[in-house]
Amino acid sequence: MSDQAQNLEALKKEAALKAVALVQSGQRVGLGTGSTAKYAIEELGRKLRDGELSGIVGVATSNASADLAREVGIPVEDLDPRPLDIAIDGADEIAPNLDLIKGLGGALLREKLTEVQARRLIIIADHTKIVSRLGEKAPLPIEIAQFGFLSTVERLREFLPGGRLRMTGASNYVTDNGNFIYDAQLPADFAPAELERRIKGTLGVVDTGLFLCMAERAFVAAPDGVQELVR
Ligand SMILES: O=C[C@H](O)[C@H](O)[C@H](O)COP(=O)(O)O
Repeated sequence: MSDQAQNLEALKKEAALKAVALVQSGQRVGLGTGSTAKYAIEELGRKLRDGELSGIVGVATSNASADLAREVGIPVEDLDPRPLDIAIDGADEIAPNLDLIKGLGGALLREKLTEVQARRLIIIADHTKIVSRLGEKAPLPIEIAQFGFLSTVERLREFLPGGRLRMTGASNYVTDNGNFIYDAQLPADFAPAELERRIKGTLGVVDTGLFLCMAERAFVAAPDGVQELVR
């Protein structure tokens, strides 16, 4: 790993530790997905093992996070209608008002289903995820049903041209829910809530990686320290 990549990993971990410091014993915790959320899950496991926390239950946003949580000793339960006390997750882009793009790791649907039930959604990231407007650096992942996916992609391309179906090698990428993902290029100027409505109203779409008005705060780590951003 290059020095630069190593530094970025250290920053992600720093942000994760700040977020995990907010978790209290007995809480039901939404466990995010991705390379930053991984540090939070590991730290929660460490705190349980070292007796700094007890009675934590994790609700995982992907099979990978569920596996990791069990590995580090966090009891994992399925999502049910009860609220979660807190959820901790990474993001692909963070706008100034803490609206987010998520889902480059493919977990957007389970993340949204879980995090919408969290009393507090805490985002952890390194400074490269900060943008002045959503879509500046990352595509917007849109989860779509496999059945009729080419027709769904065509419907999406009518107002979001230039995107592409996500691939893993020569095959379509398949989410934990058995769906495909269309990575859309966002226009330079758009109203996020309106776009979200339009995409969700497109036949064949399951959900989008736009997480609007959901995050309470973000810990964003940069070389000169961790910044806490509050919505
Ligand atoms: O589907 C993946 C999730 O939305 C991740 O939280 C997001 O992609 C950020 O992942 P990472 O921390 O690896 O950059």
